[in-house]
Amino acid sequence: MKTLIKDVDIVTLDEKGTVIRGGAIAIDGAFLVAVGKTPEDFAPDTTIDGTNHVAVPGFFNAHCHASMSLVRGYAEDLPLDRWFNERVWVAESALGPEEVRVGAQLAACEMIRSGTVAFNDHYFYMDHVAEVVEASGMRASLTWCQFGTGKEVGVDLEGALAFAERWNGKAEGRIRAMLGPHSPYVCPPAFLREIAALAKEKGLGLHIHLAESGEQVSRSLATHGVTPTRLLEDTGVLDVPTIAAHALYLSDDDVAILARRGATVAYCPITYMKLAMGPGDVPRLLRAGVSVALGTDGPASNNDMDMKEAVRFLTLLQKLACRDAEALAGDASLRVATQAGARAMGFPEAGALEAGRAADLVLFDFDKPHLVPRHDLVANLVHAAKGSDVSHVFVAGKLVYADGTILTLDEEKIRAEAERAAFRMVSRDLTVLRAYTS
Ligand SMILES: CSC[C@H]1O[C@@H](n2cnc3c(O)ncnc32)[C@H](O)[C@@H]1O
Ligand SMILES: [Zn+2]
Repeated sequence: MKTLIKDVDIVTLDEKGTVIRGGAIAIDGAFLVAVGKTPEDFAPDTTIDGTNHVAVPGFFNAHCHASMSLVRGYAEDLPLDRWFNERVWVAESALGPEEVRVGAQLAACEMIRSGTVAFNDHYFYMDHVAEVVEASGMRASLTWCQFGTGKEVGVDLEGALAFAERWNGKAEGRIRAMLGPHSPYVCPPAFLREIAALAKEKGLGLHIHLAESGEQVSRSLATHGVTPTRLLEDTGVLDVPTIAAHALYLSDDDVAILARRGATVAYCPITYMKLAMGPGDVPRLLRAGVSVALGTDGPASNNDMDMKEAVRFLTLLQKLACRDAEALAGDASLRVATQAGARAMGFPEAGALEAGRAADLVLFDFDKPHLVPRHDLVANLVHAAKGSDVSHVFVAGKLVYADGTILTLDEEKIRAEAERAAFRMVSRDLTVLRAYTS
């Protein structure tokens, strides 16, 4: 299938940061064959008029729990520990495989509509999530979360590995799989050692939560004599490509470890503001050579999965926290939201619009009052555009969203099923709560 997008403005995010006005994008199969001028002998099957539209690489959501969309709005105005103990873990005790499937479908609809082409998911019953990814046309990197305490949900480590081996490279290569220890504060060190050794042996990466609060760091120092980041290094976790979600509380030594070991930090600004966790310091990480990608986290702490909104919050939060208006200047946060995530999730061919790269791209409809004038397309994208301005989404060359319609999933049916599944979950949760209080 060959597609031509003509007369479109293009924010390429190539090495030079090239911006093209009124150019063309030629797609052949899953790849871009030209960006800028149409090749002379290119005979497209479909042509899209890109007038008043801006093309940009699709977003890679580097940390989320898609199925937690069913918990959206159910754990409000609480700090991290109470958010977990009093609401999220209670609600999740009523989540089964069917809820995980519907929750992932709902999240996929939301992500596609707002320009996300891929997500890095950490949850349970992951075969159901993988099936949703396959059907949706998206890319994903998937891990079956492991607590390592003998009280697993769904599967033990052997099962999580079997899941990874079942799905890695599936869906025409759109799915990658990793192993997912929950965190160094939940998983005992012996388990971290075991899962890291297994990941190394099988050539898999790891996805883990890290250093979300100062208290987690103090407890790690008291219990293990080292910071959580040093514990990951000591147990071999950082011997394999690792995506560490959050990593907000880091010593200089921790930052140096993450840089030296090539780990990626998945930064989720909306969770940090909502649960009052603190802003971290993204420029400090980037200066030290740590790769930083962007995530929404789960919809129980965000409450949406709109990466465009996360791009703006990332930029504004870091400018404020660093008291530096030049922090994350220009297209820096767009790169964090696209190519850094693509690399970390195992899709290095995506994340920039250049001939030879993956055809993972999004068109924003700029024919809107809040996107006029067009002095600076990048600034309009970072600060003014909304996820709802996305008009078209291509993943691996396939059009999955056009002008308000998701072409791969039945959104209306999914919304109705999600409402029912969430209601079931809440009813069961009330039973659980009654049992707790009687
Ligand atoms: C990794 S999903 C499994 C487990 O983790 C909980 N969870 C969701 N978001 C976070 C987070 O940012 N830090 C730590 N734990 C998280 C989720 O509710 C599930 O129970
Ligand atoms: Zn998380």
